[in-house]
Amino acid sequence: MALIPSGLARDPWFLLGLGLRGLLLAVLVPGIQETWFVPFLTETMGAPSLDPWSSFLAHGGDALSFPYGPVMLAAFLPLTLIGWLAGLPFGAEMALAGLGLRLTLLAFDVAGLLVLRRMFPERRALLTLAYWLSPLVFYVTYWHGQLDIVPVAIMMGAFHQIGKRRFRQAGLLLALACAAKFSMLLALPFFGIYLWQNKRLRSGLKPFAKAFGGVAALLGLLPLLSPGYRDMVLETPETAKLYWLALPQSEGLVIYLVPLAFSLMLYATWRLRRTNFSLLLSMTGVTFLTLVLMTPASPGWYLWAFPFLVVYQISADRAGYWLVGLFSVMAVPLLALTTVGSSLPLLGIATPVVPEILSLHARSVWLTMVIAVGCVLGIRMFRNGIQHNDYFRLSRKPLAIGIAGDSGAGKDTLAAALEGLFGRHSVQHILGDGYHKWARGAPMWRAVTHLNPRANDLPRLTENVLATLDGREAVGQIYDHHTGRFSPPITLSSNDVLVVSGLHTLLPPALLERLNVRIFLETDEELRLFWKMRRDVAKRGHDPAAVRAQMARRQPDSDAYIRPQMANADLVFQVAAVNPGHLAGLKDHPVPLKLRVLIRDSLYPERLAKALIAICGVQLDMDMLDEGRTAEMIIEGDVWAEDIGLAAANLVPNLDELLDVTPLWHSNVLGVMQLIVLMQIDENLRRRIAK
Ligand SMILES: Nc1ncnc2c1ncn2[C@@H]1O[C@H](COP(=O)(O)OP(=O)(O)OP(=O)(O)O)[C@@H](O)[C@H]1O
Ligand SMILES: O=C(CO)[C@H](O)[C@H](O)COP(=O)(O)O
Repeated sequence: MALIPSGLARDPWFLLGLGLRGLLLAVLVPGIQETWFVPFLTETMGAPSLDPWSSFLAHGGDALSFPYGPVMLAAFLPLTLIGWLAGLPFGAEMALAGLGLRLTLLAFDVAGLLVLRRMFPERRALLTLAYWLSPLVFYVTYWHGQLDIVPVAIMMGAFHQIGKRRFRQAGLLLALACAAKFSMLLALPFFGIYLWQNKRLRSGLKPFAKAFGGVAALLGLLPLLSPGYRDMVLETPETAKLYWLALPQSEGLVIYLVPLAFSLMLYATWRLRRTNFSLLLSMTGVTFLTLVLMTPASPGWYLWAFPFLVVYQISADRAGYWLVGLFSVMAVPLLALTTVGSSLPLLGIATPVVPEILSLHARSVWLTMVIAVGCVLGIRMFRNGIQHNDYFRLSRKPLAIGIAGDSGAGKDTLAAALEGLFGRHSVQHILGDGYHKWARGAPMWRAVTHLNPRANDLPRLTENVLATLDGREAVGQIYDHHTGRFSPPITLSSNDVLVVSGLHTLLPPALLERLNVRIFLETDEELRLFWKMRRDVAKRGHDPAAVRAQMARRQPDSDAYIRPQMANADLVFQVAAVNPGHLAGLKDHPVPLKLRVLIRDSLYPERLAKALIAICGVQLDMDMLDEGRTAEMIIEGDVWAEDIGLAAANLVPNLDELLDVTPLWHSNVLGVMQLIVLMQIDENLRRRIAK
């Protein structure tokens, strides 16, 4: 019991499943183990050889006895050998070797449960019911006696490791699973796509491939030198089942439907552009399930899909939960009507022949029903995987963030900070200044200011934003603040995240409607003047007096056109200097800031406030305004960028998958703003799922 966590060892459902298993493995002797697996293993122990497959065949063994590679041999030998040796003095070596084999199955069965529990720690109770008490495992492993639980448990170990970003271990375990049973190779391309598509994980591809390649070459390819291995493992009649379902074509040619379905599954996964861990599990699971549904699958094949069905079962809604249960309950009688079971030597009962209780027609109807339930399950798993794939939602439908505010309020600074979060390659930034109607010095600027919507081509800005959101390219231009001229036309492409920053971003209704996150920056006037002066004089070469005069001249338009946009925002950031009186003395030094935030119609403010206080150590006052619709937070205090990152990881559990680069967190107020925008995005994505 030392290997079993104490919580599990006290779980009555686990103990029930364990007791049942113990009973079954003590009293049942599955026919296929007695005919095939045990003779092969005992022959190997009796006449050890470096090439047990050829040696077994040379001694007249049945080629169907052990269609498995060296990993399976290594897995089963220890306990089988102990049983065999213990039984020798009493002439019970075959019986006890068989018991050793079944104890090995139990060990891997427990390992499968433990891996799943580690992968889904928050669903442990449900897992014990869904996995440990499933009739499918009882039937396939303990009554029919298949060995597939071994490669399946190892493969799940590989999934667990990749989820933990342990690439080498994942490659090693997957290679072991494949060397145990070649069919596990079907999972390999999904691992490859997952690692390739996620830029953040791409560096893991090399260690994964190296570990996989090394172990697979040693344990999967080297044995191919043995003619016996080739006969027993490669030419097993099981492989032919993959080509069993075929559509006749002309001149005797056929289209093999299982390989076709497999290729389409790979293509579908590839087309999603980015796959998160949950989708990786769904797509691999649907592929294994498809194999079961489209072939005259051996009972062991059901086990390949089984852990994925369990993962779906514990994360789906009630209907999904019962559907997996129904599939298992329906599949078992179907298998029992077509495959052999166990003998009960202690009671003198021989292995029963396959019962012919139902007519062929009735069995076909049953099979059809099992396939129907399986198909519904496959579709639901596919849909569920896609719905929970943050990246899918981002890449299919870009996420649009709009930032508005007066000149010098900090719009482009925030936009750049958001680019640092998502990575430049994932962001298309559209700057409102590129839509001014005239270049600097044009006579029209004497009549209107830049803050007047009519001085900006807002319909074109809106069209360009909508085009990129719909996946089309648009032509834009940049306003160069050094020269006061426009750049030559530039291409604006669609991307995962679209950031639109400008004076009027929250003004045109058609644009407003398509923005997922609407931000208004209302920087304190004194601070804005300070920042604007510092930037316009130093970076844009303006005269200080002219900047001051321009701000005064623009004030009425600011009140008329800029500030009212605040009403359209989900997030309002009001930034001010902690000591406004000290601004002049700061020159180029950073300004200590405080932040007032208004968060409208969102569910996360309380969680956020707790994390900001507990993890980031800020001073925070929170209040609810507008009859509880708006959360107001006043935040002060220095914050390390690392702490913002820590709070983000805490607040957004799937952060790793949402951001495919290592995010560049800022310190202090800008970092807090990044975190709040991220929370807003997270909530927006969750709402998208719920729709
Ligand atoms: N959160 C912040 N923390 C520190 N400095 C900031 C912050 N926001 C803005 N600034 C300072 O203010 C200056 C103006 O900011 P920024 O260029 O982002 O404003 P803007 O709203 O995009 O202005 P405009 O509309 O005139 O282009 C920046 O050069 C930067 O020095
Ligand atoms: O309001 C502004 C930006 O939002 C600027 O004042 C406007 O773009 C004109 O820039 P410049 O003074 O460099 O010609």
